[in-house]
Amino acid sequence: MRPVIEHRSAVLDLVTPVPTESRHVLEALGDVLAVDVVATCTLPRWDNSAMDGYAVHHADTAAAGPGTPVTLPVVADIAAGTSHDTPVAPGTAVRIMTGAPVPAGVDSVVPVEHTDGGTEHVTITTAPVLGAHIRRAGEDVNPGDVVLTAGTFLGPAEMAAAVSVGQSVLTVHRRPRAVVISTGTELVPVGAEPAHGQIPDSNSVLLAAAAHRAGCTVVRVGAVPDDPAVLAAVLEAHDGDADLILTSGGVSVGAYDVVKQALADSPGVEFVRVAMQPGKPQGLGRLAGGTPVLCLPGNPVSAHVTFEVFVRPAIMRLRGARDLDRPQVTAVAAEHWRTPAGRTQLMPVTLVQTGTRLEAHRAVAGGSGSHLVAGLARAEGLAVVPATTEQVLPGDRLTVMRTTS
Ligand SMILES: Nc1nc2c(c(=O)[nH]1)N[C@H]1C(S)=C(S)[C@@H](COP(=O)(O)OP(=O)(O)OC[C@H]3O[C@@H](n4cnc5c(N)ncnc54)[C@H](O)[C@@H]3O)O[C@H]1N2
Ligand code: MOO
Repeated sequence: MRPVIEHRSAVLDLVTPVPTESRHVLEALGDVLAVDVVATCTLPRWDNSAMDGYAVHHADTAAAGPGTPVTLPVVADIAAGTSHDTPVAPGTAVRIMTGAPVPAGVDSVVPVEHTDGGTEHVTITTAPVLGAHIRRAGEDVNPGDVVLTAGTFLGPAEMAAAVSVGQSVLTVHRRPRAVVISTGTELVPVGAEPAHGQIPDSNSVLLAAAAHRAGCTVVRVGAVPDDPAVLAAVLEAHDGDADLILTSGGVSVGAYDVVKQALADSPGVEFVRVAMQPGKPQGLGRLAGGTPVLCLPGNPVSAHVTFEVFVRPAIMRLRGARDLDRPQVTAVAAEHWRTPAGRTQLMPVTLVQTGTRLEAHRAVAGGSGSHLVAGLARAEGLAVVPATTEQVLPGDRLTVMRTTS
């Protein structure tokens, strides 16, 4: 059996980042930046006041105190959005608002609370420290500084940073196109009443939603029956068009394992057994037209787990993201369970914070079965138990991949 890490590399080797395009920053939330954002200006753009108050020459006010007030004439009033372009002479002050440019000459700002708030003359009762309350040009960014690096997800703060340095059109990777196909003659479409022996096709819903959440544009084909010719035709229809095709089911050793049968003559596709539980049977490769295909097992927990461990990182690579992996936390096992020898176990868990202790509980009490689809909905993460471990004991430290966003 192939180790998880080795299979992950083989999956990642199938994909490269999708092409880039220009996107207005207002449309770019959640996109991945493809080119660094480099500043051509300073931030702050100019020295500006951090307080509503009075800009002064420090030397004029150094002696100010409650018993020794200093009064200066106010020669200008600078609101944010305006500027005062002539140097301020010694022995005078300007009223200034937060964010307004500090004019030449003055070197300190006295907050209005330390004055009488006058508009013709101002009386200052507390001496400022030299340079007080001035936000200096370039304190944040200088021309040539890399503000955002390629591979970064554009969230609210990243969008604000780009706008602040004057970049309103960004180069991002377009969204990858994923096609999701589930297989199995037992499957009925969403909303249809299953007869005995039939079940709703939950995997195409799960995988389409997961791919969408990971940033793909998704075509959910739905369920294809266990007929290799039908499946081969569906695969061919999307080959060359999609960036990634996902199938579920039909990859183990059953008599009707349709994915294996449909791809049996595809030289670019192989079926392997990965040393993990759940998720052992996996298919991967390229279709004749070059489209990467990942064939996941049909058990719903297996489909979920292997989406998280293999497919999501591949989607992140397609998207050009720098970080391919989910955040991981360390949690303490709250209970005992057995794990299969020689296979990495990925146990769906809920996480409970008790004081400083983060506890991992199995999402389904007593269960690690790959059919426990409803229990999966409770899971907040997957505890990764190494292949060398045979049982988890209460109090054991576990690495947990968080899967809830
Ligand atoms: N003799 C063996 N049998 C099985 C082995 C094995 O090594 N030897 N491996 C088991 C493991 S592990 C897994 S995982 C499954 C994988 O099987 P397939 O990928 O071929 O999946 P199916 O047989 O098509 O389905 C398995 C299971 O999942 C249900 N299913 C399938 N598709 C969906 C869907 N779209 N929505 C909801 N549920 C779905 C299906 O009804 C089955 O119950 O094989 C084991 N067997
Ligand atoms: O590997 Mo299967 O995915 O254990 O249920």
